[in-house]
Amino acid sequence: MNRLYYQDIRKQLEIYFILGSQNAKKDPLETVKEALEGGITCFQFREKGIGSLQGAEKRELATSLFALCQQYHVPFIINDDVDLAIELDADGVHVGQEDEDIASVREKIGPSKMLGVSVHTKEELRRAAELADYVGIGPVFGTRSKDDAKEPAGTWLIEHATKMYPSLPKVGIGGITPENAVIVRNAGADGVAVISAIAASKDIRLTANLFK
Ligand SMILES: Cc1ncc(COP(=O)(O)OP(=O)(O)O)c(N)n1
Ligand SMILES: Cc1ncsc1CCOP(=O)(O)O
Ligand SMILES: [Mg+2]
Repeated sequence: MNRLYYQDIRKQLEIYFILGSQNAKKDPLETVKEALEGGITCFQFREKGIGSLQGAEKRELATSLFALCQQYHVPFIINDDVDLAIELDADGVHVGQEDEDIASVREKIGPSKMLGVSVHTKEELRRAAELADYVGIGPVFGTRSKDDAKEPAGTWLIEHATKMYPSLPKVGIGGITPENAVIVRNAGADGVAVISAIAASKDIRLTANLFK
């Protein structure tokens, strides 16, 4: 994607909500609708892990969530599943280091779709900076939302990325709440990526809004 758009991407990353049906405490569509009303600026469909939907059920939920995000003009990103992102013409894909190679993903989705990449080391960051539209850095704090999450790493790589790749959009992820989000933003992150603090909240609208 053309780097001229990076200013827009930065704004879109401010409150980046991630959800799959396995994380939702109630109807995922209602959960995401309330989060959109609360002001989330980006959404990632991450249908993954125990209890997650597969096949046609997964596609149907993705289709409904995409339509909902479009109503609020919020980008709809699909986690891991590049083929589904292409099939639905989603706004982008997020992949990690254990997923499909980023050069191959970029080739498949083309230059105009958003490509997000998870990074944990300086070398992963260096490579992602060549091809990604944004990077996800974490876990910053401890998380219970990802079975194979690495140890909490704090903000050192966000600070390094801010210094070495100032134009590369970046979000922190992992254990982020409205209370600690300021630590992540102060390290230089353009936004925060959040699952449980929003998904498990009793007042999703309010909690999403508190990240502002
Ligand atoms: C915004 C954002 N950052 C990081 C991740 C983690 O991606 P990955 O390491 O591929 O792990 P899974 O989410 O696929 O389990 C993310 N999804 N989003
Ligand atoms: C997908 C992912 N990648 C690194 S931590 C994480 C989970 C973040 O979820 P939570 O906001 O509930 O800690
Ligand atoms: Mg992944």
